[in-house]
Amino acid sequence: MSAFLSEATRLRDQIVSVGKSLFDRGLTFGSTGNISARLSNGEILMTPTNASLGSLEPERLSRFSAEGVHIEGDKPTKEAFLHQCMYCKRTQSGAVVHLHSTHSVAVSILANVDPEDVLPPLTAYYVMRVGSLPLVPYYPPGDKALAEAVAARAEKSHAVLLANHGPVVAGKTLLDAQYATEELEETAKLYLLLHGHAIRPLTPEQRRALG
Ligand SMILES: O=C(CO)COP(=O)(O)O
Ligand SMILES: [Zn+2]
Repeated sequence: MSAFLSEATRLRDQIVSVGKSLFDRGLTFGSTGNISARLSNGEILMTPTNASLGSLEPERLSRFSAEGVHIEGDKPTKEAFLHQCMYCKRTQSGAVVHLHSTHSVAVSILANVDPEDVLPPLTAYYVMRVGSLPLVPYYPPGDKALAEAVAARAEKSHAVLLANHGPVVAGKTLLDAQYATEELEETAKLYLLLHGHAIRPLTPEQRRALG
């Protein structure tokens, strides 16, 4: 029991510090975005609804039982079901980050992108941390159908882009999910910067060589 307590305390503190870091660097704003982390006993900690990621409080985070019932803390994010869907499909994932990061959102609004894989493999780190990025059709925030549409793609990809909304990224650890979300945002920015230029993405062989 005490091992779980200290793991929970550590994860609570980490959610708060990752949230503040993302918020302070403008990767999300207002009360947008949400973060969750799964404990080894299957319980899930989530950020509360309408909370700024810049000023989270560890003891107010929402706690879900391994069976998916809200058992402690403030009212959870309206995307709680979406986070749960990610964990269901990605049994090895320990954390999920969802942001409204500006360049990723901009790309999520572009017409004529490949819905199977929105961004080209511009850099090695994008390939290593994100890989492929399916586009999830638009549904309102918090809609159950949004979570189900994410679940349908989550088995194949740990990162998805919600149309006209933003990214959802799972990782083995919270830092993995954070770094992948940041890599996605920077790659979206590069993609927009390169608009109108002839580009030379990584070749399929270069991509394969990264594993
Ligand atoms: O990003 C959000 C919805 O998609 C923010 O919602 P919450 O404040 O309920 O977490
Ligand atoms: Zn959102």
